[in-house]
Amino acid sequence: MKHYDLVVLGAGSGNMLLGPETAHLRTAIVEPARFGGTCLNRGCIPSKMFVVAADAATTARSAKRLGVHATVDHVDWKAIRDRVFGRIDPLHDSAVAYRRLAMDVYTEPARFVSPTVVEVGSQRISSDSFVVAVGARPVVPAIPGLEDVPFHTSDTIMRIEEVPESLVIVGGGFIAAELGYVFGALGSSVTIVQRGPRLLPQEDEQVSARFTELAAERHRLLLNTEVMSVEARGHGVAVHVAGAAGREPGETVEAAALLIAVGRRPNTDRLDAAAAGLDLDEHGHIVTDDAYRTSVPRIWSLGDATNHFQLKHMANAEVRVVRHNLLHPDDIRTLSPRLVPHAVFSDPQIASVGLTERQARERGIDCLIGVRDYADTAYGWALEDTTGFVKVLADPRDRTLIGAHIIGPQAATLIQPLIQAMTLGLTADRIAREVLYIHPALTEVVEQALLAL
Ligand SMILES: Cc1cc2nc3c(=O)[nH]c(=O)nc-3n(C[C@H](O)[C@H](O)[C@H](O)COP(=O)(O)OP(=O)(O)OC[C@H]3O[C@@H](n4cnc5c(N)ncnc54)[C@H](O)[C@@H]3O)c2cc1C
Ligand SMILES: NC(=O)c1ccc[n+]([C@@H]2O[C@H](COP(=O)([O-])OP(=O)(O)OC[C@H]3O[C@@H](n4cnc5c(N)ncnc54)[C@H](O)[C@@H]3O)[C@@H](O)[C@H]2O)c1
Repeated sequence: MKHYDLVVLGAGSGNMLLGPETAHLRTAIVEPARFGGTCLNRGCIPSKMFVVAADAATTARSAKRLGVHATVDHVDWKAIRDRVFGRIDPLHDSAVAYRRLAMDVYTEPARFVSPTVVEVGSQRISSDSFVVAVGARPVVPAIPGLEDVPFHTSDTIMRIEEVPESLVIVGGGFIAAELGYVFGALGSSVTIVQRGPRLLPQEDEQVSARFTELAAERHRLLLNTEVMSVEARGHGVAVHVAGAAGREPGETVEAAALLIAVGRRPNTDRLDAAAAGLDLDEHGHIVTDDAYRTSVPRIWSLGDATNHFQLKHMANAEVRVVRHNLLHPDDIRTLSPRLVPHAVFSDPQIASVGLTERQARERGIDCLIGVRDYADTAYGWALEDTTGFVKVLADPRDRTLIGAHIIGPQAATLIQPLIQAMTLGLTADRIAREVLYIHPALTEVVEQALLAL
């Protein structure tokens, strides 16, 4: 049996762990699918490349509010898709070839046999240390009939042959918000079936209410609605739903395509984690401490396999910590994810960090709240924006920021100085008054929200 110093399971974020610092170790990496994992091949990166194309179409269609009359003549989906994946797909082969120069690469899924041995296809390999970075996959809910109809998840829909004339999306979270926007802007008639009363329910309520209101202007939203069953109809699907207030139970929505986007679950169920003695939580995540040590000595875990955030910037930070800890066992670093920001790249964009207003109240914090509309600032006028806003929350005891939520153009970029300020523990007054904000940039809306506290 071949023996290594370090074996990494999963070449998504796990691939980034290996570099010059680990070159002195006998290493191997196991990846049954594509190097780069979810983010590169079927997640963050392709989805944002499609979002930019959707933004171009949306900008053209909405330019008449500025006095510029434009129309979208034609969306060449295949050209967009091939541009996106023409850039992404070659990276797998080059990554494999590059890794093979320095280490063994295994291309079948790994399963633990014991805390020091994994089975990869017909081989067994042993290692002093393992890093488990096997990621997550889309949840496929137990909807009657689903197994008998063609359906997509985020893994497949970005590679389809044509934009479906109509699309039903089950789920109202990140993926529904982003890919619903993409396919809507590029030509589909989109229906979103969400079991709760709002889209993006994890956002601050004011933000998610505004987003739901705006999404309802371009998609058909079936809120508080359950999918009862699905069946094939013509070249597409018929989705039977029930439960929405004010509508008859038994309504059927027909569409050319179906996208299931109800969350993601860790791939740990396919790893025989028990054979290694790894503790899992009730959602199947590998339990680690703040240093990313699992319950088994010399087995580490990172990314979607272990954290609940399921965000790439979190996995990236974890890679740095795990790499350091592997190499410096006498100087263990930790990562306490006190502040994990996120953004939703839809139209409008959303970005958020820290507590929502409801979470602050649940913790007994009678927080100060500053809200400013984009429309109150010069650049907001230039954009003719009427719906975006910045909301900041501060602790009344010391006026430090405890939450920030933005909905509107460039929200994901605008929030960054607030993330910095919160991470560094600055008071709202310091970032509002001791910093100059470039006039008349959109950042003035952040300044104004802070001054409103
Ligand atoms: C559509 C979509 C859009 C997203 N957009 C964003 C975004 O804009 N911003 C953001 O921060 N996050 C985004 N995410 C989330 C982000 O992609 C993930 O958080 C991130 O990819 C997690 O990295 P990871 O390394 O933990 O897992 P992965 O990247 O999934 O890598 C895990 C790897 O392990 C391999 N593997 C699985 N089982 C085994 C096994 N038994 N043995 C060996 N290898 C195995 C898999 O094949 C995979 O390549 C998005 C996700 C999706 C689905
Ligand atoms: N911009 C980003 O950072 C980004 C983008 C896409 C995905 N992601 C990651 O991928 C994860 C998965 O995204 P997602 O959109 O699949 O999940 P999600 O957890 O964001 O949302 C799932 C939604 O589906 C609803 N739902 C669950 N079961 C349902 C059912 N049977 N019928 C109707 N609605 C149902 C839930 O109420 C929830 O609102 C995200 O949590 C996020 O971590 C991140």
